Amino acid sequence: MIALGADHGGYELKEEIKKYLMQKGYEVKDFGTFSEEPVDYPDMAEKVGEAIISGQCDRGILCCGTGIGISIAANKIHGIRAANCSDSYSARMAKEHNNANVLCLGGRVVGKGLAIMIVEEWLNARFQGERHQRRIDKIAQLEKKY
Ligand SMILES: O=C[C@H](O)[C@H](O)[C@H](O)COP(=O)(O)O
Repeated sequence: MIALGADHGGYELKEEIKKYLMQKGYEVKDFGTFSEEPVDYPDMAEKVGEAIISGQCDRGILCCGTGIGISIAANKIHGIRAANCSDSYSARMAKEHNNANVLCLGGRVVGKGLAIMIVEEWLNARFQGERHQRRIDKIAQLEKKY
């Protein structure tokens, strides 16, 4: 199950991504927002992060205007590794090397076509483990320490 969330700056892109994912047969849970009415992106980052940490969803996609604010907010939740990507290479690496469980996109940065390519790349990539797992373990240690 893929958790989706966006603020007003990412709403339109989130809707496009949702449509694409549903067409492809993915199960999605949409945590809003559901209009272009201004909202605060940390609220959706929290809902999506909580859904992943609780096991309700196994990964998530978050959109705001730039992808920056919502990724910063999501990364405050222990266990969330959110990657803000504007290109497909980074999206693949975010999974292969960083095992990112949340992909962030900027609705005011990337167009629909590129965004879908980025989403596909991230969904189809596989975490490569080994040395990358050691580094992710160190990230988890940082969460415990600070
Ligand atoms: O990082 C933050 C996001 O890009 C927000 O979507 C953005 O700051 C919202 O800006 P505004 O309230 O001016 O629409």
